[in-house]
Amino acid sequence: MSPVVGYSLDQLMELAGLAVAQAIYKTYPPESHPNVLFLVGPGNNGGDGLVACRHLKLLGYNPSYYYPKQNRKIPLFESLQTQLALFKIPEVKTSINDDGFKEVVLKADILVDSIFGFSFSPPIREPFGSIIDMLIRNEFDKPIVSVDIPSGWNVDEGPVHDISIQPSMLVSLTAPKPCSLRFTGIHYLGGRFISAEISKKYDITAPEYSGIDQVCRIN
Ligand SMILES: NC(=O)C1=CN([C@@H]2O[C@H](COP(=O)(O)OP(=O)(O)OC[C@H]3O[C@@H](n4cnc5c(N)ncnc54)[C@H](O)[C@@H]3O)[C@@H](O)[C@H]2O)[C@H](O)CC1
Ligand SMILES: [K+]
Repeated sequence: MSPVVGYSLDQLMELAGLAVAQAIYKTYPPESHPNVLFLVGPGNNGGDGLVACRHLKLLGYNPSYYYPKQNRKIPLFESLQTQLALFKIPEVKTSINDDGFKEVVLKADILVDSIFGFSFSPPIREPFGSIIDMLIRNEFDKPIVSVDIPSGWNVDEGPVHDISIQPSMLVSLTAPKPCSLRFTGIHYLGGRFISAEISKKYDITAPEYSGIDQVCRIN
């Protein structure tokens, strides 16, 4: 997408993460939901989560992040982590398989699923299987916010397995993916960066963003 619309990945990821942060603010404000735990995957969906995590700190939340497979080879990801460290945003070091992880989840008011986006292909490898199982069980009944696609869903078909993550809110990026037709919760679209000409050329239905909003509620 980026060479076509003229943006670098860094730019798109920054706008994606900002949109996710705004959607969270609108639905779960910091006064009622201050503690946000980001579950971060190994690819760009995870990168969107790292950006959103930084923005939430600036918006008055206490975010933290669990990032078990870190991308150390790409400077963008290294920079994102450096920024989180400079903002003193804690990284959760307790493993998903440790008993202590329950405590980490219990303390959170929101769980953000930025594990996989449109490049996921089954079967799920560890530790992401355990993380997704934890989200499916959602033992403490926390709101779950999925970034772009509920992790593990098929991008076209949606929840293909009997048991799948059922987030309370989805923030689709650039355009809703076909699987989002199977989603019935709070649905925002974010990624306000496409010109009218590009929307027309690629047959993307541009939403009516209002004022300075980076997100638009579509359901
Ligand atoms: N172009 C855009 O519109 C933008 C989208 N953004 C976000 O990026 C994701 C898609 O990112 P991508 O890196 O292509 O893929 P994912 O993050 O979905 O996952 C790739 C990552 O996951 C690993 N993986 C895949 N399958 C498995 C599995 N079964 N088990 C374990 N691990 C798996 C794979 O090896 C990779 O490491 C999109 O959804 C948006 O959220 C951009 O941020 C902005 C531009
Ligand atoms: K996701």
